[in-house]
Amino acid sequence: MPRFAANLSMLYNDVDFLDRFAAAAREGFKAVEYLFPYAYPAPELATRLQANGLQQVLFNAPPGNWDAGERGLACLPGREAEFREGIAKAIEYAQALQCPRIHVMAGLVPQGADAATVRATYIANVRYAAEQAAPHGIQILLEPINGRDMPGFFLSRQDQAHALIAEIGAANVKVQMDLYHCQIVEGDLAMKVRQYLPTGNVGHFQIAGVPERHEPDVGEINYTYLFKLLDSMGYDGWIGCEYRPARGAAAHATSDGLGWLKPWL
Ligand SMILES: O=C(O)[C@@H](O)C(=O)CO
Ligand SMILES: [Mg+2]
Repeated sequence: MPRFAANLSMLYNDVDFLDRFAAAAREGFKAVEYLFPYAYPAPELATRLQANGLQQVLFNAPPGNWDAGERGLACLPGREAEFREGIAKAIEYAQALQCPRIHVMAGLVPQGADAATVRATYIANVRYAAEQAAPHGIQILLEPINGRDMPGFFLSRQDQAHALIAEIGAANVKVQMDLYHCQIVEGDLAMKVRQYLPTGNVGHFQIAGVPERHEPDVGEINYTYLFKLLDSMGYDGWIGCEYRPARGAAAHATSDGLGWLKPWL
């Protein structure tokens, strides 16, 4: 049976970040994920998790200067020292939050950069992150992201991610298969799940409706079919609910849109 994690970066935006833990738990979630923990001391976040009986299942490594438009450092030649500092910080947080997965965002390909150098930088950086994370039992996740939301993002396709994993050659590197991005870039979702889940290299799923990135029951994807497929294939990992409620940050917008989840809790 798929298990669902509330993405606190997108859900419950009608309350302050630290209050989103309790809001998710009240709704029956047993796990949370979010983009970045770094604005808060790890013990504060750990307290929120514990007080609400929640597991932290995923967060992202520092992405560079997010406000300036950066979306990860892994593929950026010349930024290796900063990348390594970010990995150390992410592992520290992961240990404090007992979080078994860190998403390492690939980054935007620098204009005019040599493609082979960018790829080699990415592989070396992810390999480094994997080596650092492995002794702590932490997985490093790579997420293909669609180019409409993030133009120029280095990693956009599932086959690209799986080929890179084969080349990186570390057992703790997995794909974060976000079905929202996958539908936009390549479609054929059920066949992609059938192809990649049995490889053992999918470490996490995320979902949202397409194209608006609202609730999974809004839009062109039949998630009921896909959840049953995942169930029939024995997937018992986490599925991150990474969508923007259709009613935005209005009071109770997340709760009002959670009807789709009830049969799966
Ligand atoms: O899909 C996404 O946007 C996220 O999972 C992420 O980590 C980067 O924004
Ligand atoms: Mg995602």
